[in-house]
Amino acid sequence: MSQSIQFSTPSRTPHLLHLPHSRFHRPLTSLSFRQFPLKYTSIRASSSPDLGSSSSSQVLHSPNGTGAAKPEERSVVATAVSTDTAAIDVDTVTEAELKENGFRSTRRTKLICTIGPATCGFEQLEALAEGGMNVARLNMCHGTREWHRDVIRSVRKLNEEKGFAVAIMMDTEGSEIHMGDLGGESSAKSEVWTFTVRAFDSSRPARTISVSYDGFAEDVRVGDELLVDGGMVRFEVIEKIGPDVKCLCTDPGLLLPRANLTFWRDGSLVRERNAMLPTISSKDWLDIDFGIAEGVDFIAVSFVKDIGVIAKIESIDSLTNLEEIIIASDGAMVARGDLGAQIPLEQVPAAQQRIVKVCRALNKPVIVASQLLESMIEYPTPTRAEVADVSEAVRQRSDALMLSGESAMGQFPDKALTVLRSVSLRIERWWREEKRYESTPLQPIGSGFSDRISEEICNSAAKMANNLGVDAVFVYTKDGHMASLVSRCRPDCPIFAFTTTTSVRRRLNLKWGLIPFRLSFSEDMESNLNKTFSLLKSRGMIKSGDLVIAVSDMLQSIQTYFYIRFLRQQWTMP
Ligand SMILES: Nc1ncnc2c1ncn2[C@@H]1O[C@H](COP(=O)(O)OP(=O)(O)OP(=O)(O)O)[C@@H](O)[C@H]1O
Ligand SMILES: CC(=O)C(=O)O
Ligand SMILES: [K+]
Ligand SMILES: [Mg+2]
Repeated sequence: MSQSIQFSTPSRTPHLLHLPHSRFHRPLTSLSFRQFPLKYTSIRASSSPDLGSSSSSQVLHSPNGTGAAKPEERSVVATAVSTDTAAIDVDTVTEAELKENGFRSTRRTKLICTIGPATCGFEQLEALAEGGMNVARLNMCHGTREWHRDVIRSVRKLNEEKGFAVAIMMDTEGSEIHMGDLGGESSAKSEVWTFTVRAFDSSRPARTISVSYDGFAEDVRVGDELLVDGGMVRFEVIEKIGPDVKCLCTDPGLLLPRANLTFWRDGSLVRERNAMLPTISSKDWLDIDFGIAEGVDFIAVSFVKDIGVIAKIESIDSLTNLEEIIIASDGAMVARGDLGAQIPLEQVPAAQQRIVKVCRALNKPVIVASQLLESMIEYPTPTRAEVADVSEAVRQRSDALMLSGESAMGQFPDKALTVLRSVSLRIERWWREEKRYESTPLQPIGSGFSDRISEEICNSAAKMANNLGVDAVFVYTKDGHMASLVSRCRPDCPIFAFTTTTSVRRRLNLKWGLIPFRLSFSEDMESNLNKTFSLLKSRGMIKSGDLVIAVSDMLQSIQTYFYIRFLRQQWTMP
């Protein structure tokens, strides 16, 4: 999370994550418990007498608050209180939720929507943002770059004009073997189709399917099973004639455009099949350049084998190198669609659980993706089994859940998002009510001493928050790392993450439990806290008597000086 996306040259060398403050020397550490019964008289004086009306009439975003990430913003560090001291940027939806239901009710699990023809219009995007979309995903397998550019710009506009902080994730196509676009044809049982590496322009012969991988006809053997889209349609190889492979349809069905193809022999995936394909294709590199130029927040690398930014775990090889891949990435996606085509389906749940655990241990955000609410592509209500699947991903404390076809091309994108939202909220609440805190200790992850101190402080802050039943943990963070460390502990209360840049604020949207705010602040924690309380209180987002623990990694002038404060606000409403 703390690493920015930096792709300049095609390189497949694994790079280790350098956490920004590991360069600092041994930090001074402060862990203090203090109570502030009636200290903040100035806050009381500055807050509005009429909480309700003042909060609704507040300006929700400053001109620079929620806009597109300009390159220079990426390195902005708060040094002193800047000119827009009165501004605090928070998602309009979160703000409404906080006001209505209080801290405890906020949703911890983040939601990602794949944008497609069903949701690419400005109003449709706005409806998704209103419905709780934290990240918009663009799948470069589909659509033109112009189409994607329009969506990116619409999301940026939405953020600027309506006060959202929706992050954008570009998902690369990757080097899978896929078929061409047959314009929605189906195969009937026992039909014979020709799979070929020959290219066709307009005159494709009947029952012919072009295949994207040149080595295909050589590698395949008579008797192999050929699965389209992980088994939605199934063929058996019956004859090879030069570049053409004749196949008999054994399970009939719809041949979706660019559906992925896998080959099975004696009950196992034929792994050599795509071993020769590069993880990042030349098209992917061009798409990545495009994504960087457009300022996307995340790049999800498909079919990762060794390196990634958001590494999509969907190849059988990635499971063998899981820890290494996750260490070298900024996050991971359990891409169950293709994963389920590469390993037996009954192994997918265990793989999911393992990936979620490893990500949590290594402090990388993890997304559970694909078919969460597949039936909602066509129907307005999910199956009970789908609800149970979503619940399980929430119960595993994954950072984010993702909609694919449900939001890209389904008939009920908003309803699907509502189901994710309400199931997440319910399961999270159930978890808290049952007090099912994980008792497993988190292993240390940082290599330097200051990293270890940050971790210990965050672990302690989360533990204190649970034991004392505090209302929120406040994290003041420059690059988001400290906030991610608190999130990793999955505390019982929400985490307010204050950061100075809009790009970090958007990226924090992917981490479990973080409510990202953009705020200018200084190295003086006392004044930061005063300012934050004043702003939040005047907006009606906190109230007298709320208990807050604050941690910070902002104080760089005295090395990395971490800070825990236990505040008790006992203001009376003026
Ligand atoms: N930008 C788009 N334009 C048109 N259709 C899209 C777009 N994005 C997604 N879709 C449709 O939604 C379906 C589900 O989306 P998803 O992102 O899961 O893609 P996929 O092709 O199934 O595979 P993968 O996620 O492995 O890349 C796609 O098969 C496609 O039909
Ligand atoms: C999301 C994705 O790529 C998959 O499930 O295959
Ligand atoms: K993809
Ligand atoms: Mg995939």
